[in-house]
Amino acid sequence: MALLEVKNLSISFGGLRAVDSFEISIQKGQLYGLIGPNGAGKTTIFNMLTGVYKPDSGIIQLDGKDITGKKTIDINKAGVARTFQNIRLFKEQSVLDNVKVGLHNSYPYSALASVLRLPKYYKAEKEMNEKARELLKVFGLEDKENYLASNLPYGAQRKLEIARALATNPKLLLLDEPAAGMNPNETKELMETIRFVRDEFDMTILLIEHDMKLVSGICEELTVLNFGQVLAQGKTKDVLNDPKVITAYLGE
Ligand SMILES: Nc1ncnc2c1ncn2[C@@H]1O[C@H](COP(=O)(O)OP(=O)(O)OP(=O)(O)O)[C@@H](O)[C@H]1O
Repeated sequence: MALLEVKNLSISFGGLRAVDSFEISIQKGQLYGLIGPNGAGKTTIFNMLTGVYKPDSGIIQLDGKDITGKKTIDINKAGVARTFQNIRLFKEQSVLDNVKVGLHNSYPYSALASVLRLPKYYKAEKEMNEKARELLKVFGLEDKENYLASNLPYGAQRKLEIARALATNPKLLLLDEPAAGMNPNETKELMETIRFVRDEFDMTILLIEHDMKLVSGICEELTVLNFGQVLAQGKTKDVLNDPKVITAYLGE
């Protein structure tokens, strides 16, 4: 059974059919790329997968469970986490606190426990700090835990956003243009990080990306979207050599 199974997914904005009968099937542990020209509908698909937009039609199944049209928070609890095209960190909070935000689903304590500083609160806080530090270590950010997120270099902010997404303990990680704004060295390091996350966390990853070096370097399979429709789908090498793809996208 596929970890993510999407069938016949469509959405229109006014007269524009932004996504038309989209289908994808992603196996557990796969590193999968979603590519296509600007405005093809890629982020709109992420927004439907994460409950930001309700699709007009179609079915989204995660690990056999129907998550179509559910609220973002419930989809996150079901196991979908994402990062954004424009980094969305809590910029005036510490690096450690940014990761801890992602952990709150797993360590619930009541507001009362927090206000009264009950033992439950201290226990949860201690465990969250440990877990957050473990995650920061994975991304080489362990000595920056007290920095304000806004003071990290750009590449490190991207890593922190991935760490925060992983803190929610997802089954599926969606990365929206993770290499956007990065220099070639940062992109190279990011590719290694993404591969590492997949291997270390046994994670399934779907990423949107324009950087073809990254796409061909780490994605095992690709879906190419054009004007809201699937243009090609399959093994990365086959897709990138498909004349349709070269004409419509890569050759532009
Ligand atoms: N909330 C909305 N209201 C109206 N139109 C929208 C909305 N969201 C997206 N669209 C339109 O849907 C189409 C697909 O946009 P989308 O952002 O998904 O493309 P994309 O493939 O992610 O592009 P890019 O690579 O530039 O990020 C575009 O024509 C866009 O203007």
